[in-house]
Amino acid sequence: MLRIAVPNKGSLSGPAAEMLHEAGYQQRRESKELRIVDPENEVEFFYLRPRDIAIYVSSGRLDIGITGLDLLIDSGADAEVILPLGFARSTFRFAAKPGTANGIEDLKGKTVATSYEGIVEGHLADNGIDASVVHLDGAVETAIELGVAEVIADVVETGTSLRNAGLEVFGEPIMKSEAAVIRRTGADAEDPKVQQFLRRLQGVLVARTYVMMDYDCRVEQLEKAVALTPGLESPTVSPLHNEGWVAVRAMVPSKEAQRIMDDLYDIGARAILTTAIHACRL
Ligand SMILES: Nc1ncnc2c1ncn2[C@@H]1O[C@H](COP(=O)(O)OP(=O)(O)OP(=O)(O)O)[C@@H](O)[C@H]1O
Ligand SMILES: O=P(O)(O)OC[C@H]1O[C@H](OP(=O)(O)OP(=O)(O)O)[C@H](O)[C@@H]1O
Ligand SMILES: [Mg+2]
Repeated sequence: MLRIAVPNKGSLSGPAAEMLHEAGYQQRRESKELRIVDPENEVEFFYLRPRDIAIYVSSGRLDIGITGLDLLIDSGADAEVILPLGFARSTFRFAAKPGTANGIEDLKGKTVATSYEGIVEGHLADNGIDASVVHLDGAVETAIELGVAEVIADVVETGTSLRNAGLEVFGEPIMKSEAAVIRRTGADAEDPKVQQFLRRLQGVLVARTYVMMDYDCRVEQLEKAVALTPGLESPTVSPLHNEGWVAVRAMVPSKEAQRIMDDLYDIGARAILTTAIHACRL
């Protein structure tokens, strides 16, 4: 049975459960459940604090886990990313009152409040900056107003929380993060159960980013049309009953679907349809 750690709370938990559900796995019905077994898929899910997941996975007691790259780095645990998942995307940055700091050099002798002191202390050390770090559990943006620190280092997504606190980012981004599947460093890369789990999640990622496109076009236009819709390997081309016409089918990135439909129409393609992909194995 594959043992998988999943986030029980916070920004990662909803999207992670949704992705696992789309991949065909049973998920808990109640937010208080700490562990469920999905016997059909031979998987056991452990609902843990996102911050603790890398530690459990690095201990080897759980095979894999879903967590944020920033939480993995912050923990210092001996685990590595095996599949980035594309949700909970954020940047980790320094921020302060406008006009009080411009770059990392300005942190010398200051106090930085953060929930991620592993990342911050590592970054300060790499840059040879001597500053103190104070750990706070959350709502870090308030630390400056209340005099606990002159600078904060925190997760930034839209920047709304910083704006609301009257703060501005400064310096280079410390790191970019997103949710990812992790495993213990050096664990068996070929484990068929892990490989099957990853293929299922990859199927969800592809189904989310691609649509299937079908259209008819004249044989003379086929090469131009196929250049617009090269597909993942090569598009399917089938003859139509009307001589001189073919039907083409190819996967295209959903973000580009409308532009591709316009371009196909302009070169004479007709009956252009897109349909959602619900699941796939590439
Ligand atoms: N607003 C956000 N947008 C995108 N990702 C975020 C956001 N806030 C946190 N994250 C990401 O979520 C993960 C942190 O999850 P965690 O559950 O510890 O914190 P949280 O979502 O802030 O929840 P809470 O603070 O309520 O415990 C990190 O990988 C972080 O980058
Ligand atoms: O740039 P934004 O879109 O505003 O998102 C970033 C904010 O979201 C998270 O806070 P959360 O709501 O989890 O509260 P917390 O600070 O208590 O963790 C994070 O810690 C930032 O404060
Ligand atoms: Mg938070």
